[in-house]
Order: sequence, then C-alpha cells, then structure tokens
Amino acid sequence: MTALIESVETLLVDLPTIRPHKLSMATMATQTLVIVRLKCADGIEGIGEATTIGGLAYGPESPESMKVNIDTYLAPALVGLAADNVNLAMARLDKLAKGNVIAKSALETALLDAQGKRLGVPLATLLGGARHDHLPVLWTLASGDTDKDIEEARKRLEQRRHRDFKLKIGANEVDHDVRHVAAIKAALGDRASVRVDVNQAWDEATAVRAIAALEEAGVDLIEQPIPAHERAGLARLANRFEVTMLADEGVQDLRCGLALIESGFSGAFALKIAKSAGPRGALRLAHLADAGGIGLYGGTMLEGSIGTAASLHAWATLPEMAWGTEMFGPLLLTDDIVTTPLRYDDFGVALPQGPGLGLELDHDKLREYARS
Ligand SMILES: O=C(O)C[C@H]1C=CC(=O)O1
Ligand SMILES: [Mn+2]
Repeated sequence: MTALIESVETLLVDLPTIRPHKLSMATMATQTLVIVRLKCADGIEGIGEATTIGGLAYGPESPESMKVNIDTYLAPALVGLAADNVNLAMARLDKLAKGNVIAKSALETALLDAQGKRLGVPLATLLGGARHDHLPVLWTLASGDTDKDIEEARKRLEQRRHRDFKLKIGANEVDHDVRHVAAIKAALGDRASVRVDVNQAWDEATAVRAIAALEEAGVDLIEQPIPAHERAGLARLANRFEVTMLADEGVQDLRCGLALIESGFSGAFALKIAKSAGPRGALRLAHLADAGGIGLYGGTMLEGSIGTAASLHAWATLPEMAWGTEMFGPLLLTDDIVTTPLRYDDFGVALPQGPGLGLELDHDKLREYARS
C-alpha cells in the first residue's frame, strides 16, 4: 500500500565555520542550514537540506525565507500525497511555486531519502546506480591572507586530503588579487591545481586583463569572472583564452545552460543540486552539458553533510567529471548534525553507503545548534 506524506518540519541550524570564509560578496563565520524532516505514514522519515551563502548576498533565497516558504506553501502541498512518487510530488511544487529552487532541492532530497530507506537502497541507486564510490574533492582557500592560505594548502596536501585548490577572489583590487593567486600557485607548483572563483565581481574589460595574468601564473580554471546574465561575454572569454571558464551563477537551470551553449560557450558547468531544484534537475543539466560538449564540475553551496551527501549520490551516477568536485562543505564547519560524518581521505570523499542518503540525524547535535 502506498504510504502518504504526513508532515514536513523545518529547522534553522547555525553551525560556526572553522575560520572566516571570505567571498567576493560576503565573509562567513557561520553557515545556516535549513534542515527538512519529511515524515511518512509508514514511519519512514526522509531528510533534506536547503543551504545558501551569506543570507541574501548570494541569491534570492535566504535561510529564513526558505523556512517560511516551505512551512507556508510547499509543505502543506506535499502532505497527503503519495510519498513514493517523487515525480508527481515535485510537479505539484513546480505548479504551486515559481523559483524557490533551493527549498525545492531540500524537499526532493527528503523524498528521495525516504524512498531509498523504504526500498532499502542508496539514493544513487534510485538515480540509476553509482559508477563511483569515491569522488575527488578540492578545498577552497579563502582566509583572505596569502601566507595563511599557503600554509593551509601545504597542510591539506601533506594530509592527502586535497590537491586541487579554489581561491575566492574579486573582493579586492584586481592587481592585489592577481599577486595573491600567483604567490600561492608559485608556492605550490605542480603539486596542486589552482583555480579561482570571482563570483561575478569583474566587468568584461577587467576580466580580460586579469585572466591574461592568471593564465600566465598557471591557474587552471576561472569560475564566473563576470555577472551571471552576461552569457555572450562569458562565451567571448572562453574563446579568447586557453584557460577554461567555469559557469556557476550563470548556469542556474536548463534554459541558462542551453542559452550558454547556443551563444558558443565552451568550458565547464558547475552543477549544484541547489540551483537545479534537486539532484534530478542537476543530472538533467549534466546531460545537456554532455550534449553541448561542456565539461562538468560538482559544485557546492557550502552545504553540511546532508546536502553534500545528496549531491554526491547524484555525481556518483555520472561518468568521471572533467573538473572533479568541491564537496568539502562539512569540513568547513566546526561540528556536524549527523551521527556518522562523511569520510574524507585520499584527496576525496567516500560515497556514503546504506539506504537513502546513508546518514542519520544526531538529535542531540540538532537540538544544540537549532535556532529557537
Ligand atoms: O562556488 C561558489 O560560488 C560558492 C562556494 C563554493 C565553494 C566556496 O568556497 O564557495
Ligand atoms: Mn562559484
């Protein structure tokens, strides 16, 4: 007999970061996770996570708005629906609410987690099956201090935890940023791949000047150098330089992806379950990228373990991604709200095994960090 969805609970969970995380649009000292608990009539609970960066600095959904929108609109529309039909449940949400992609991603994750637990199979199996059980993971250097970043990178290399590093730039004057990146690349040499994420901070003329210098310094990947809506500009930069351009904020959904491909963009797409309203949408974008000759990268919104595991289950179903993943979110946080944290080793992370996400909530930790 089909189990119905009985209730959906949301919690705001504030977890401190291990150090300030400086991006072009915000400096983070805490990450706020919106945790979703979806309970079904057969006693099964699915969990999901909706997480963004810097309140409203990164995009139109904030943790607080996601909680209100789920509680007021999305959760009531799910209650009473068949818990085992993710297609119908998500179609209902899409009809009811425009946008709200991060909130929808948390709900889709919770539905998939519940269904995996119900059938006794990992979430990746519901998505067609895992091709990998270990995925490469880079680390973001974003302390804001060149020497500290070099020290951090050397430590991660020695620990065999990461060998690819992404530097967050764009908050400072361009020449300062270029010197910062070049010094880090010079200190690490061929032992590491160094990439940058500008988070839309430059105009095209500035990007041309800066990318030429970054290419010279040995940077491997330039992420979202100019504003998201400037698709033709990103295509021009991709064609002008040898170093690969990575579209992140500029590729939100399938239509953006198609528009970028049609404008002649060659490079890579950052997939994020949060941008695509869930793991299934992120995989649809991956398939579009494949058709357009675009490379793939497994992106994060700096989620905790739940959002990170949901992403890993999706990325594990794809052929090897050209640019690996950045699924390090849990490592940036001082604590966790699941009983068995993800296992990071050998320059990557293990895909959690077990039904659904393969994670259990730690109820004491949840109480400790949940906003009252
Ligand atoms: O890529 C982004 O824009 C957001 C995020 C991912 C890694 C990180 O440090 O920030
Ligand atoms: Mn980015």
